[in-house]
Amino acid sequence: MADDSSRKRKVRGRKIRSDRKPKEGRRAKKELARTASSVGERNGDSPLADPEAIAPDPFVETDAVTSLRDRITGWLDADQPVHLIGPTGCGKTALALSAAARRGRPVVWLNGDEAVDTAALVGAHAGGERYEEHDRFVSGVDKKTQIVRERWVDNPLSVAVREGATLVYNEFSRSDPAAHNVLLSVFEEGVLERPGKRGEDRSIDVHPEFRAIFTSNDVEYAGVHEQQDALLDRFVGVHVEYYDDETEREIVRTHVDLSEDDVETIVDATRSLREDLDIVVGTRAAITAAKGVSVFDGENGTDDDELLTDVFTDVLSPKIAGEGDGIDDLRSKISETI
Ligand SMILES: Nc1ncnc2c1ncn2[C@@H]1O[C@H](COP(=O)(O)OP(=O)(O)OP(=O)(O)O)[C@@H](O)[C@H]1O
Repeated sequence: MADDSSRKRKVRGRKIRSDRKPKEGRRAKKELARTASSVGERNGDSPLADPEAIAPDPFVETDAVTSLRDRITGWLDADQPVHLIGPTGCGKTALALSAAARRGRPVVWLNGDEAVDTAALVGAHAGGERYEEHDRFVSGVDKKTQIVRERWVDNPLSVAVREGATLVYNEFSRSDPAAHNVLLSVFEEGVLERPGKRGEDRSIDVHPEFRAIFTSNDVEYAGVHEQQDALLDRFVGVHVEYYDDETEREIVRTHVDLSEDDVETIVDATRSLREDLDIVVGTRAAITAAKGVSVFDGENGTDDDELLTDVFTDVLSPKIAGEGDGIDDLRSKISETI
């Protein structure tokens, strides 16, 4: 294994771990931040997460990674919403969270899906709040009045624009475009309208520090829900591709405790499969394959072509599940490539 000090690349967090506990602790913390965010959506608690807690860890910072992240933070400084577009598992979410964390502002995390509508973004009435008023003005007489007040619960977008948070809206193209109409006035006029809310505070002025990063899978972005042009017109798009081989190796190394040679073999195989197969083979697949090799490691490690073929078949087969002879085909193509 190469000496750590020989590596030029910067890695935030710990590199290779033999003891997984600290990493799990950090992961749990990050999971907690995300959970807090989604629980907040449901309970009316704050969906704001601490930028430190949401920062991806470990996070590899090679030239390729930092130049992309600088582009994102640069556009955010220029007060432009950024749309990260790229294939599955290429590192969009990690980049978005890292850029958001660097701003040092609270982060609001939102996941796009069919169920996201305007209320899920801005908030809704959450039933009535009942309380009693007692009037004892006349001695010996207690006059009770029951008052029912409507309770409004803000959802993540309202909280983010009011508090000047960085909104990270993951897989935003999975949501119904109609839900995003409220975003137009946010970016155009600096005002968020809260449909359904009555009274003077129906709209919120957008805090000057509010920023937004959107991510989309390139295939879904083109296909599933076409978002309105007026909205996309206000974004800048940063297209993300798979990283160079050195960055991918560094990423795999930080996630899995394996020798340099094994990591190199796995990343090389991943990159060849990406070329040869019709399915998407992302960096996540390389990390999962490395985990598989570290568990099933036979006598010869990654020199064992059969072991590598088995591992990659398991990693990639969910993408072709249920397609007839698909698995056999997949295995033989993987075997040929390896
Ligand atoms: N710079 C990095 N440092 C460390 N790990 C990284 C880095 N970039 C990506 N990864 C890891 O690679 C895997 C894929 O990254 P990520 O989840 O960000 O991809 P994605 O493009 O958002 O995927 P999807 O489209 O499926 O949501 C994750 O396990 C992530 O932790």
